[in-house]
Amino acid sequence: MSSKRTDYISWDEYFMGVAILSGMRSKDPNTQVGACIVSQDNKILSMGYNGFPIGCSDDEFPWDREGEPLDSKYLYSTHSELNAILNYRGTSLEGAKLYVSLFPCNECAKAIIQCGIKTIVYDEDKYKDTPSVIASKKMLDAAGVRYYQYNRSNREIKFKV
Ligand SMILES: Nc1nc(=O)n([C@H]2C[C@H](O)[C@@H](COP(=O)(O)O)O2)cc1CO
Ligand SMILES: [Zn+2]
Repeated sequence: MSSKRTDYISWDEYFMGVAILSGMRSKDPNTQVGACIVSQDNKILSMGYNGFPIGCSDDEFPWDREGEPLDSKYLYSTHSELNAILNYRGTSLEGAKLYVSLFPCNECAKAIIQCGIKTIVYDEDKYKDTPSVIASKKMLDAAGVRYYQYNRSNREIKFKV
């Protein structure tokens, strides 16, 4: 009798993998972020990545990080977390978990709190010293949203498409 495979990926590897794969759709030349929202019983509810809103051409709007505000990306790009929330087609995200490849900013934290997401699993936290992320953590703490860093397994996940 054969026994079950033991080297299958964990839930966290699965959902962070989906988040990272989603981020690979981003056209941002500097930072690609992906997000995956999951129900309490581990069903994928939504996904998103950072990019410009529908109708705002990736080829016409600017991807620059510096320069005049109107000529750089920050006023236009929608963060992966917000896109994942907005892409959701169901009725409620109450109690859901968010997997995201970069810690959410203060603006996304507001949306995360307000839509009822209760847990965040993040990978990188490269902007942790910025006011945006400090404010984000302040609000998440006050609202009782739990967050923890993804424990990288160092497993190499390869697949052909
Ligand atoms: N949590 C986040 N989710 C995101 O989707 N983003 C997006 C916005 C920009 O498109 C890009 C950050 O660009 P840069 O400042 O690293 O060149 O990542 C940024 C953050 C950071 O808070
Ligand atoms: Zn954000």
